[in-house]
Amino acid sequence: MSRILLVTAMTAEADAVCAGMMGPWRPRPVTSTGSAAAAAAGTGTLSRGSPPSWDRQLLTAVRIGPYLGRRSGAVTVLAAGAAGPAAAAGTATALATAQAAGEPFDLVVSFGIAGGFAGRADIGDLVIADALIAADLGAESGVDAPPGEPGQPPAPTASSDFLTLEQLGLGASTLSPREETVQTLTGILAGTGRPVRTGPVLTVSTITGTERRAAALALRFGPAAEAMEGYAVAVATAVYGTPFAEIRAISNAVGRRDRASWDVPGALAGLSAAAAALTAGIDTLTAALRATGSGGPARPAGPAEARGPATGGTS
Ligand SMILES: O=C(O)c1cccc(C(=O)CC[C@H]2O[C@@H](n3cnc4c(=O)[nH]cnc43)[C@H](O)[C@@H]2O)c1
Repeated sequence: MSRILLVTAMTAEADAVCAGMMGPWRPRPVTSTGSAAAAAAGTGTLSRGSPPSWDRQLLTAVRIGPYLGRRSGAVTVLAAGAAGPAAAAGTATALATAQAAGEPFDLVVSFGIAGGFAGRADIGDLVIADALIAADLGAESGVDAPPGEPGQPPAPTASSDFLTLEQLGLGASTLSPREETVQTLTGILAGTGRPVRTGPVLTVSTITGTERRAAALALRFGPAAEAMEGYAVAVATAVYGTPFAEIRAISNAVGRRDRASWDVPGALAGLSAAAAALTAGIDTLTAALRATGSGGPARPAGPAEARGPATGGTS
């Protein structure tokens, strides 16, 4: 059996994912005679005391080192904490624990809510990353205004003011999941009935809060969404040569902080829907992972500027 690790940041995200994995579960209907036929037909009285083992959709609490995860069949859900450092620590711990137990993961998915870039992903959409980009790991290279002359900052351009990890010789700032994995997940998430977008997802340490910064990021990376964990999850996962992916449900637009327009509950419902689709499509996903095999290093992409604009189509 292939094993899948879903890494969320916040407990609310993990709860939403688990709710989706549980699906339309109800306590087992039983009759006084315990007739399986009656149970299958959904008739009879509801029993509160059904043993957990009867239905593989039930979740089991699992220890992942110092973390508590939840598992249903092939899928384990971890809430590792918000932002890159916590995500990397949690993912690395989960992978090491699973490896030591002789049950390594075959796919790790960074799973959570995110901001969507205008024209690329709207609130309520699901986004599958075709590139996981560390958008603010690098060096500033801008020129300060002369002392005493504050002036207007220049308009953002795609290449000014920032040097990437590649440009600094410090490594890859873009990690790309396998195309087959992205394709398979796109097909599976189509079952949610929600718009499913594909494109680069930025990982940032500081949530974007101005239209100016959003425009600069859009110019530089052509992103579909922004969150805080994906690249960190991929870095931890790549150490093990395990395939990775990132799935996001859009809760807000990237740009000016307009709390009134956020829809966190709607995005959490999107995570539930995505988790339900993943559970329903687990055999398809497992078969795809088997066909491509796990192992092998992550695929660092070239500089984002060299990449064409990412696709934004609905599947
Ligand atoms: O206070 C704010 O301006 C703000 C804006 C968006 C999200 C938050 C959060 O506290 C949640 C952070 C959490 O959710 C992911 N997330 C959701 N939207 C974004 C975003 O626009 N930019 C970056 N990350 C976002 C993120 O992965 C965190 O796990 C607060």
